[in-house]
Amino acid sequence: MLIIKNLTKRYSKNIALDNLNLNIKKGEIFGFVGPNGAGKTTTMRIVTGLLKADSGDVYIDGVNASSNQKILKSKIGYMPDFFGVYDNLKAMEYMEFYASIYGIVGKEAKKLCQELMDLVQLSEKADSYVDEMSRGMKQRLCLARSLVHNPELLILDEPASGLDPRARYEMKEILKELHYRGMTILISSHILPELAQMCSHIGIIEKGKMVVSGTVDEIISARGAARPILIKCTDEQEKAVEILKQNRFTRNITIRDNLITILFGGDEVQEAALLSSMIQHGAHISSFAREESNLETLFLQITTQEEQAT
Ligand SMILES: Nc1ncnc2c1ncn2[C@@H]1O[C@H](COP(=O)(O)OP(=O)(O)OP(=O)(O)O)[C@@H](O)[C@H]1O
Repeated sequence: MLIIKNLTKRYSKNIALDNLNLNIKKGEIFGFVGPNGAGKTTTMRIVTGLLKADSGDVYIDGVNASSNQKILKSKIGYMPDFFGVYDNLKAMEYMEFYASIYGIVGKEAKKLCQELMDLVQLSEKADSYVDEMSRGMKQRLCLARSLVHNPELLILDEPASGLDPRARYEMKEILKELHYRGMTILISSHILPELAQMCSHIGIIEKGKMVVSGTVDEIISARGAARPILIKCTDEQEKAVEILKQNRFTRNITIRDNLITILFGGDEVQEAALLSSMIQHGAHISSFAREESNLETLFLQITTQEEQAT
């Protein structure tokens, strides 16, 4: 559905996108995650045709988007991170105004806007002025607005930012419903666990490059080897540390109180051998286990590793 090939964009000397590649298949809900300034908004603005790339290509359903802006606009719905709402309009007037931009007017517009307001659970607010609505309601109205032309691909830039937990939950439920109806969705956030709950696929972007992408399980297993081992000793901690220092698979030994954390490059057999040699050496070990996969730490690990590598 959406293929991005070697996309590069500079703002004077600052490189915002550095040969970025991305592939989203029809029906996927793709979470685009990265720290502030990673290049998410720049990517989305290029895909929607609002910004021009320096080089690289964007294909929507196999059609090169830069040579066919009209098809691009009909297939994509975009909800930007800053929403321009018209405060002196009522919610339904606002929706009908957007429908009219796409040539949908009269009864047809009323019916469509009513359906979309139902979808985003704002029917009761149809006659409310936009400036009287909460931030969460305005976000949902913006989402409804981006759906008026029945796009195939929905692009959402940080749709949950600034929302309280309840409003975030409501937004998530609406997106799940759209996904269930078959819509392809690209959604950005700088919070990985939030996206992981609802996305079929995740791509992590750092400094304009795609660092890793795939299903959440694929990302976790690809990076699983980086999960540290946590070792607790009741006493004789130095004896454990002596052995750890000699072990060729052990890196980055850190000690805090009675907890030793190591990165271990060996397999399970080598892991078991390490444990038994520490015990034989007289270390009193009460626990020895790989840290549970935690998406937040994984995200920090992936982005920090890239930082260290550059
Ligand atoms: N109009 C602009 N002029 C100059 N530099 C810009 C402009 N827009 C973005 N940048 C820079 O390009 C880089 C990527 O920015 P972008 O807004 O795409 O990141 P982002 O991942 O969306 O960040 P955030 O999560 O903070 O919204 C950043 O270094 C940013 O400072």
